[in-house]
Amino acid sequence: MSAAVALTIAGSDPSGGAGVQADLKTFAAHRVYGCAAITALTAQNTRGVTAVHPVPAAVVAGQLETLLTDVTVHATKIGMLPDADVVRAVVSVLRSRPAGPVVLDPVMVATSGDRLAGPDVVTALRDELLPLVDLVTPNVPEAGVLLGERPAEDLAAVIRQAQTLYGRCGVPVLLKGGHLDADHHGGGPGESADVLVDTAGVRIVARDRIDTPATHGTGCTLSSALAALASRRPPGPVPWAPLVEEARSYLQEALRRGAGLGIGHGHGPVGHQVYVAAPD
Ligand SMILES: Nc1ncnc2c1ncn2[C@@H]1O[C@H](COP(=O)(O)OP(=O)(O)OP(=O)(O)O)[C@@H](O)[C@H]1O
Ligand SMILES: Cc1ncc(COP(=O)(O)O)c(N)n1
Repeated sequence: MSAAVALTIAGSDPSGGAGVQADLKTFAAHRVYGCAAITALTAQNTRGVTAVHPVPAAVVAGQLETLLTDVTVHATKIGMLPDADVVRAVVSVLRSRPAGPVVLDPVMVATSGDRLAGPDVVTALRDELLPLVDLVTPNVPEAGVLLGERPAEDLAAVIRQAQTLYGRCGVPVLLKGGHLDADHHGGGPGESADVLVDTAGVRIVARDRIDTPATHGTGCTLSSALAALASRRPPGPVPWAPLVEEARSYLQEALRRGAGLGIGHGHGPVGHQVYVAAPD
């Protein structure tokens, strides 16, 4: 039997906390073989992003075509897509080549507040890419942008927006609540609550909020953990709820570990090297 293979289609973060670097470390921690197609080079550290250089769309398509004509990929995570041409290149490859269940993290703005995608990305991502994926994982501001609404301010609004987005696109939605104010997010005292909406209904997945500035790349890490776990499953529809529980438990340990790593002087990375049990 061959190894489980997960693919990330994402940007490079030289500081290693987010993007392709975080995704490959997360795949390895889940004992999954990782492949990567790069969509953008960024210059960034734990304090911010100083430059974004999109990879030409034809080069993104070329990376994916060459990979997928040879390697069988069991699940895919999509992260930073810097412009609409790159979104369309990914759409065109996904329409013609199987890449397993696809988790889309609609990255728009870094933790530091710097923009990672142009305004043209939103329409292409929402109208062309979203219908092709198996799970979308916006944070609170990204869900607001995708819906054309103000960002949610409490858990009730997060639930409503997750249901609205699911109703509009028909794709399972995991709306991440990490940006909600810990004091009045409504998920329980001191919790960080995410909301999953799919055919099974609404499920709140909460964990204790860890008091740490080291949160750079939490969204990347969660979505790549989900792709890694999906790649280890038999073919067929993915029941997302147990995978979200498992991915959040992994992220929780990575957040705990990151708090002590002391990397950089801004929002440090999580500690990805928390090895999960090998599959049976
Ligand atoms: N301090 C924390 N303690 C525990 N979990 C957290 C904390 N901060 C964020 N999370 C969790 O991390 C995941 C990512 O959440 P968030 O809403 O911050 O997404 P994001 O903005 O895409 O992440 P990023 O920081 O990479 O931009 C979610 O599961 C969220 O609940
Ligand atoms: C290449 C790349 N992809 C994604 C993010 C988002 O991660 P964060 O919001 O934690 O900075 C990032 N900073 N860089």
